[in-house]
Amino acid sequence: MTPAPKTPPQSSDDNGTDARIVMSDNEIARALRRMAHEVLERNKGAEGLVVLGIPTRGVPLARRLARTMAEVEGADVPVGAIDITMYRDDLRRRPIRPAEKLDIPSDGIDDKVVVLVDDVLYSGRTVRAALDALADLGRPRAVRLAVLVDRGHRELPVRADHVGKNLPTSSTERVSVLLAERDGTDEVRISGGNR
Ligand SMILES: O=P(O)(O)OC[C@H]1O[C@H](OP(=O)(O)OP(=O)(O)O)[C@H](O)[C@@H]1O
Ligand SMILES: O=c1cc[nH]c(=O)[nH]1
Repeated sequence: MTPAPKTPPQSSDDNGTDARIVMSDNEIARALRRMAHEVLERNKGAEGLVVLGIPTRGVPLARRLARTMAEVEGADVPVGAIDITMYRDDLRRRPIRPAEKLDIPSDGIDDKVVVLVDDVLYSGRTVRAALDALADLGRPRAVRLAVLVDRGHRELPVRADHVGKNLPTSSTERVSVLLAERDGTDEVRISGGNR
């Protein structure tokens, strides 16, 4: 008997349209573990690292990455969040959101290796804003970028150093990262477009 064709798991996104799950909870966990090891490998350990999440979902991801690195190294890895609200280049086009909480480790970022963490990398404009926000906070020795999903379509010369998953997308699609800390579940979905 011919086996039934495999269909990808379906779910419904926030707008009620069809969405396809592209990363499960296990895949997210595995990707974050690999990224944590990559960061440690490149930095030759956890010395001097500061992990900063970009709101919204970059923050819980940063905490997970830092926790894994701390477990691997048996040392504290400072973690926090960076507020980019006032640094966005589309401030006039977006509804003003309340400023996010700035939460920088007490040692600051001067001469540290800052690992910026976000859930999705798309145009690169959010990362550009984060780099400007960082520059107002101090002078890191280096800045690295870790993203769970790189979906392409860059509008600025921005490249991630550590990527959980490279996901080819059309520009009309939407990638949604759900995380247990905010959404009650871990999942990456893609929706919209003409697939
Ligand atoms: O590379 P870009 O084109 O800037 O897109 C990526 C950003 O877009 C999303 O954030 P969004 O502004 O939707 O806010 P959110 O994180 O609060 O959902 C995502 O979380 C990234 O931060
Ligand atoms: O698909 C997209 C594009 C920008 N930001 C997201 O979180 N998803």
